[in-house]
Amino acid sequence: MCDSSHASQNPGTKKLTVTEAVGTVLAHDITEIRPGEFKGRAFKKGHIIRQEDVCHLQRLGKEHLFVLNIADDEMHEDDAAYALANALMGEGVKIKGEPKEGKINIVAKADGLLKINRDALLAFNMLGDIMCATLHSNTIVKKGQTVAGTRAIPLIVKKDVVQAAVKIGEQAGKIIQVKELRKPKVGAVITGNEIYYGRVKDAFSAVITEKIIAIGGEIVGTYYAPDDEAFIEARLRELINAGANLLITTGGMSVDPDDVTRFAIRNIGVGDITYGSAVLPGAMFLVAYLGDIPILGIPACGMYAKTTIFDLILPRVLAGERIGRRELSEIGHGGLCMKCAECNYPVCPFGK
Ligand SMILES: Nc1nc2c(c(=O)[nH]1)N[C@H]1C(S)=C(S)[C@@H](COP(=O)(O)OP(=O)(O)OC[C@H]3O[C@@H](n4cnc5c(N)ncnc54)[C@H](O)[C@@H]3O)O[C@H]1N2
Ligand code: MOO
Repeated sequence: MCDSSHASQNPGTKKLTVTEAVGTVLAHDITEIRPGEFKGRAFKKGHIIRQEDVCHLQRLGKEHLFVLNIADDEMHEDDAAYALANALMGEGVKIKGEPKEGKINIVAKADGLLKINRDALLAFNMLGDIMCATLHSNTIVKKGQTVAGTRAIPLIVKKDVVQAAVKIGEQAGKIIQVKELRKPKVGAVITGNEIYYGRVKDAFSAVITEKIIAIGGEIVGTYYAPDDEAFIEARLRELINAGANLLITTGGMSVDPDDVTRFAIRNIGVGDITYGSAVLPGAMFLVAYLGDIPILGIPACGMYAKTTIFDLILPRVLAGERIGRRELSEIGHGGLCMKCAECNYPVCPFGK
């Protein structure tokens, strides 16, 4: 029998040669990789080693195996994986399957917006001996999509590390959530003298309609307006009366004397109004709230650029987040679009 001096590297286990291990219980999953063909679990934790397994194990490069020897203050990686996942999960996510090779996946229960408490995730990972990797916060995810994976790093982990992770999750009010997006009833006002008087054909309303339909909403009305504060304000009020619970304006957001859209929005009596975002395209974006009704003022970049601040903020608004100066500033880091020839958003760093 081999000695047990490995204990400092893998506490809670005992090392045997593969032939000595016949009849004992395997302490962890064993992975097999055949390039281009297979990557997965060849032997499952808990498997009782048989004589006929010896050659297969040796083909996987195993001369020795660990069998379990867990102390009272320790946990096996699979038990840790469940505890860690439960510490991380808030609303809208669930565990998928059982731990494989010590790792467990967390998936979205339904379509929605992924929210990660990044400070809490950092504190969790700073504990060492455990880890969690997630998709970026504010990514739109589909039902069943994997949003995070978590595991203990060693095969046997100290219970107090796992308990500290559970505490971080509790204090943070959970770390990973998928929020449902409400289906908005949108009222749109397309501004610009050139559009209203027919000098230029409108290209904005089609963009807005497509993006709202794609996210599950509907357009309750679209008005055209010249660059006239009172006219724009009156159309916004009519759209609210028609049942709109999200208002969108387009154009008239920059520095010309005719750019009056934001004054019309101000005049309607909004409580919160934030003009300007740390995103390109989208610096001249505006978010305001009339009670609970969000108003998004989209500058003309929202018409010609495939992906803009509008795409970053719309899902967050629909997830019930209140958007203000902080939210429009935080996205400055990563807020510069790379303008790729083929846009693959959201699979890109924009807004992350
Ligand atoms: N000197 C500066 N110029 C610009 C600034 C600036 O800060 N200083 N900001 C730039 C930014 S950023 C943006 S974005 C654009 C546009 O902002 P606006 O929202 O004010 O856009 P408009 O002036 O209304 O229109 C610009 C352009 O787009 C055409 N347009 C607008 N709406 C429609 C529509 N529905 N269909 C078709 N075409 C539309 C409009 O005719 C103009 O050609 O300003 C930068 N400039
Ligand atoms: O609001 Mo402008 O991009 O910065 O398009």
